[in-house]
This record gives sequence, structure tokens and C-alpha cells, in this order.
Amino acid sequence: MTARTTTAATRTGAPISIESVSKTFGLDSPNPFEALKPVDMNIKPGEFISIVGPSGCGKSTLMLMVAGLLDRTTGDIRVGGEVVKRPITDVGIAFQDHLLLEFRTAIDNVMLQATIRGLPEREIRSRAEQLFERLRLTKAMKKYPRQLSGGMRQRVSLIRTLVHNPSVLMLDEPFGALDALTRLQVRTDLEALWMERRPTVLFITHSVEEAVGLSDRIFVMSPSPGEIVDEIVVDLPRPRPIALGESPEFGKYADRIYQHFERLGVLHGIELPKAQS
Ligand SMILES: Nc1ncnc2c1ncn2[C@@H]1O[C@H](COP(=O)(O)OP(=O)(O)OP(=O)(O)O)[C@@H](O)[C@H]1O
Repeated sequence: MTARTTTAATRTGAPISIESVSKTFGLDSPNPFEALKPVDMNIKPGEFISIVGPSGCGKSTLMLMVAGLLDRTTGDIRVGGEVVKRPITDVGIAFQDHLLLEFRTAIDNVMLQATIRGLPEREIRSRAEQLFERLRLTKAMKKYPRQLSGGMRQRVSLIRTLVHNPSVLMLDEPFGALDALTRLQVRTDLEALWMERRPTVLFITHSVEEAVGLSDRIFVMSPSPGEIVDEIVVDLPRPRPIALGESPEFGKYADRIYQHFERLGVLHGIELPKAQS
């Protein structure tokens, strides 16, 4: 797939279609391992999708296949209408580990996107500076990662993921290592940034609260080998409040996901919150 040539201002989210995509590792070995059963998803341009499921169910495997970083065993994946055959370029990817280079300042870490992708440096620097300001991180721009808190580092990583204004964002547990308060802050920042330009987002999380707080649609996966057991449309207004967990609407969505986890043996002996009507 070639990088799109549209300017940052005009780019919008790309549709993603996933048809009967499965993954078995070590097919040629004596002990092949089925990590993912066939999965189907149709993601609309600019949609915010979460995938929730227990550890090891194949969430990251699916994301890596959509990004073209891992071969699929069966099925078809299209991003922006093009079949994924190699790593896609019009994408921003963030993982739980912020992966900032220690010997580069925050702004220089972000500017790596321009260097690696051969993008116009002035345009990207100006957008980077706007994003630092937007996330109240202007003072952190010239600091090195070791001089920043964990939450600041993760937000710098988010800026690096977004600075080239990709059509698709793939976020694999990006808040996993953060404390609860910082998670709330980064979640709010992510929703606000997404609402400005609406890239298509694939968000992987263990957190039911984050999935409901951020998504247009949630795909719930079974334990390994993973398959999709439910698809939930989250019909809540945006921006969503920080204290969403206290609202009855939130309770209904969260309850539905927890019921799956209980039925599938992921949760045992836990008193589930009763959805209020
Ligand atoms: N390269 C590989 N070779 C063999 N098995 C692998 C490989 N990569 C992943 N797996 C296995 O596939 C399964 C799914 O892994 P994956 O990382 O996709 O799960 P996950 O749902 O993202 O888990 P977590 O939430 O813990 O990050 C796991 O059992 C994992 O050990």
C-alpha cells in the first residue's frame, strides 16, 4: 500500500474490512498453535472500535495482521479499500510501552515521524507544537524522556502516533502502565484528539470502562483461541464524562461485557454490577 498524498488537513479515517481472518502459529511445526479463529469485522471510516478480551485471546495478533506486520493464515484484510499485503504506512501505532528514544528530546522523538516518513519537516513541527500545547505539554517539549513522568511520556508517544495525521490509529493497551488518574486524563485527551480529525481507531484494552468510555462499537473476544462473541454499539453522547462509570447507561454496557466474561469462565465468583434501568 502506498502512503496517501492528501494533506494532513483533508485526510479522514479509512474503512477497514476484515473477512474470515485467522491465525495459526507454527503451521509447519509438529505443534501448530491456533491463536485466532476466523474473525469478521467491518469498520466504518472514522469509527472508534475497541477490542476487549482476556489475556492471550489474540487481540494483538489481530492488530498486527491488520497493520500488515504479521501474515494471516486465512482471510482478507482491506484498509482504505486496499488489500493489506505488507506493512501499511498511513497508520499511527502505539503500544503499552511508550518506546521513546532516551537520547532524543520529546519533540525530537515526535519529529522522527517526519524523518522516517520523509514528510515536510516544517508542517510536521508546527502540528507537533500544536499537539504539545493541546495536551498541556509545551514545557516538556525539550526534555528527555527520563525527565518526564510516565503519563507525560505516554502522551508524547500519543503525539508521535498522531502527528502525521494518519487515517488509522492502532492502539494496543496504550494506557496499561499508567496510574488510574493519569489513565483518565490520557483517555480524555485521546477522545478529544480523535473527535477533531476522526481517524479510524482500533483500540485494544482489558478495561471495560475504557472501552465503553471511548468506543462507537466494542468487539468482545473469547479466551484463546479467540473469536468474536459479541459486537456492542455504544450509543452514548460525546464527549463522554470522566465519571461515566456511575451512569446507568454505562452499567448496561459494562454488565453485558462482564456477563460474557463470566459465561466464558474468564471471571469467577465476582458479584457483577447490576445494570440499572
Ligand atoms: N510469534 C508467535 N509464535 C507463537 N505463538 C504466538 C506468537 N505470537 C503470539 N502467540 C500466541 O498467540 C496467542 C495470542 O497472543 P496475543 O499477543 O495476540 O494475545 P493478546 O490477546 O493480545 O494478549 P494480551 O492481552 O496478554 O496482550 C498467545 O497464546 C500467544 O502466546
